[in-house]
This record gives sequence, C-alpha cells and structure tokens, in this order.
Amino acid sequence: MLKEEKTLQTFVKDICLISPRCRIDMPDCTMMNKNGMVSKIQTRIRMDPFKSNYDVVGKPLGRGKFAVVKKCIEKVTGKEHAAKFLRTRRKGENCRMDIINEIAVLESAKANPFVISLHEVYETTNEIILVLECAAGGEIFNQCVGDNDDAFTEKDVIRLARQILTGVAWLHHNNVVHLDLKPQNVLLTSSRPLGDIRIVDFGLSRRMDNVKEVREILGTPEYVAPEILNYEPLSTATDMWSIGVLTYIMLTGESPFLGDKKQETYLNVSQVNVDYSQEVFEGVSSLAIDFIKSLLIKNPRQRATAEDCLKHAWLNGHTHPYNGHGHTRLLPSMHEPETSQSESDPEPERPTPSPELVIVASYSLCPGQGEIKAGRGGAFPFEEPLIQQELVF
Ligand SMILES: Nc1ncnc2c1ncn2[C@@H]1O[C@H](COP(=O)(O)OP(=O)(O)OP(=O)(O)O)[C@@H](O)[C@H]1O
Repeated sequence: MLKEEKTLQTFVKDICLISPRCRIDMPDCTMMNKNGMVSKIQTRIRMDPFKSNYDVVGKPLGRGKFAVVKKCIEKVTGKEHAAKFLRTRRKGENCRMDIINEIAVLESAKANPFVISLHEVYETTNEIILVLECAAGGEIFNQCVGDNDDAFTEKDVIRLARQILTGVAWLHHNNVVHLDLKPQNVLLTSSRPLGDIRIVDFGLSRRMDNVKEVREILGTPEYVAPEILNYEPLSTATDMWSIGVLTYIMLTGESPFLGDKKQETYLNVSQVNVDYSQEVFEGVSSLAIDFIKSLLIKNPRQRATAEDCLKHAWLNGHTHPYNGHGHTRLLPSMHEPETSQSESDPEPERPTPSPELVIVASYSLCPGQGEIKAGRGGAFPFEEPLIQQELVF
C-alpha cells in the first residue's frame, strides 16, 4: 500500500471512530445564528497595512464574484501565500458577517489536510484580506477542460476523489457543509507532477448543528442538487451530489447537467437527466460509473455519504483496465475565457437579470469564467453561483 493511501486510511479510520481529535473546535452555539453562520472567530484581525508585511507578485491567481486572489510573499519569512481580497460591501449591503463565517469555518478546519489553511487576516476600510496557503497547481477545472495531455487519468481521479472525500467526510463529521463544491473550488498543490487537493471558498458554508433546517437558494446551477431547486432542506447530502457532478466532469470532461439555457440545466438536474453512455464514458471503468450513480440520486437520503464513498470498490483498487490511451477521455479543444478586466479589480457587479424559472424564485447571475463541454453536446460557459435570496426556518 502506498504511504499516502496508508495515511488517508488512518485518517478516515479516525473519522469513522468519531475520534475526539478529529472534532473541530466547536464554537459556542450562541455564536452561531439560526441559518448556520458562525459569528465568532479566534484569529486576530490585523489593522496594520497588509503591504507592509507582504509583497504582491504576478497576475491574480483567480477571481470570484466579490473577491480577487493574488500571490504574495511574506517579507519576514519569504514564504509564498495567496491573499484573498474580499469586499465587505456587496450590492450595497455590509457582508462582513459572511466573511467572518468563512474565516470561522477555515479556522475550525485547520486540522483538515485537504482544506486550504488560513495564515492571517487583515482588514481595511473596504475589504478583508485572507492570507491563505497558496495552492500553486491551480483549479482542477483547468485540467478538466485541458487538452488530452493534461487530462486526468482514471487513476489520477481515484486518488483525487479519495482526497476530496476525505476532506469532505471530515467537514461533514464536524457538521460543516460546503455548499459550493465545483471544479473551480478544488485546487491542486501542484499541477505537474499532479499534487494533492485543497478545498477552497467556504463563502457559502454553513454549520448544520444547532440548526433546525437550512433552506437557501445558493450554489452554482450546474452543481446544485435537486433539493436546492425544490427549496427543500439542505444537508451534507447536498455536497455529495456536487461530488457526483465533480467526479463526472473529472472523468469525462463533460458537465452532466449543463444545458444551453439555464432552464434546461435546472430541468436536467431536477429530472436527474444524466448521460451514462459508452460514448461519454469511453475508456472509463464501470465501477467509476457505479460510483457516480450512487451520488446522482434525487432523494438526498438515498445518496451515498462521504464515508460510504470512501469504502466504494472503485476507490479501493478494484478498477477495470483503462482504455489504450491511458486517459479517461478524448476532449474536444476548448478555448480559454477572455478577460478585458484590469488585473487588480474583482469582477464588477452585474445587473440582476429578471427571474427565468418559476421554481427558483429569484437569483442573480454573472457571466461565466470558463467553458466546459455540456453533457449533451456543445460548449457552454460555466455559470456563477446563485446568490442566496431567502432563508426559511
Ligand atoms: N489559496 C489559493 N491558492 C491559489 N489560488 C486560489 C486560492 N484561493 C483561491 N484561488 C483562486 O481564486 C479563485 C477565486 O477564489 P474563491 O473561489 O475563494 O473566491 P470567491 O469570490 O469566494 O468565489 P465565488 O464567487 O465562486 O464564491 C479560485 O477559483 C482559485 O482559482
């Protein structure tokens, strides 16, 4: 057995034994509001100028809707980090508490080897800066849409999926749900040689303990589970759906539910309209397909949990041989997204389009940042997260 697998197995065993060592530092319940957001952090927020302590280098590592992430070097140590600059005001509202919640989740997951680690926090008049471990290999998204030489082999996907599941099992065991797992939020410590995964972006995360029910409209259309569209309670199973989608994309390079219109995407999700054909899964083992099928199930209660998944035969050395290419898929060429934005600014806020679907009461969208092939032919832009609109308890 490989050393890394051994470590993973020990780690998973710890989780399964509900080891007290694995439990995250539980914040006082009074520090948690009723929608599962944590409002108390332990990290000291620094008010001295970030730039006195760090040099920002190169072009941005990535952008989100309200954040830009830049590589920086800590002056004292010479160590590389990723600084996430988050605007505190969004659409005219003070969103500081959302950022505090993100910090709290990162803090509490510091013992989780597959969650990005938080080094320091700074605050200025308009933004909060999270100084994070730098995941130099970038998003797994890039390798999902990369050409054949960059594409993951099934063996790669097995190793990465085990890491994602181990990280997520840990979160779930500690009552944390991520709610925005997608190929842009799973990073690599290095791309060549292929490194280890780091889960990022806990901006939508919630704690499920001491919360009766969380029903929110959030997530990214292609990855959201049917219960989100149906406005039903969210749970750890909601993340498991996204892992099913993520695995499908890593193995095939295709997004299983993506349609050419948002309505079509939503319909595909709510009808669990998935293409498991030979054509899409050329050279992929039947166990891999069986694994995905255990996750893309409409009823959240019937979906495999992260711990179930880690015991699945596909992740435990029972794969069938790969195709002759040693790659999981043959990808069409895909172009990089164009950007005319200045490097230092986060994406500008876009006007909220009018609602397009009855089942999702209202949501806002911003343009895609990349492209991936839709499950049913054609390349369509990735869609950005739905913005939470309403909470019901
Ligand atoms: N620690 C890191 N190391 C390297 N790159 C990173 C790191 N954190 C984030 N990135 C890059 O920046 C991008 C945006 O980061 P992140 O998803 O955390 O921002 P966000 O504003 O919360 O995003 P969203 O709008 O999707 O919620 C990521 O997709 C990734 O490409």
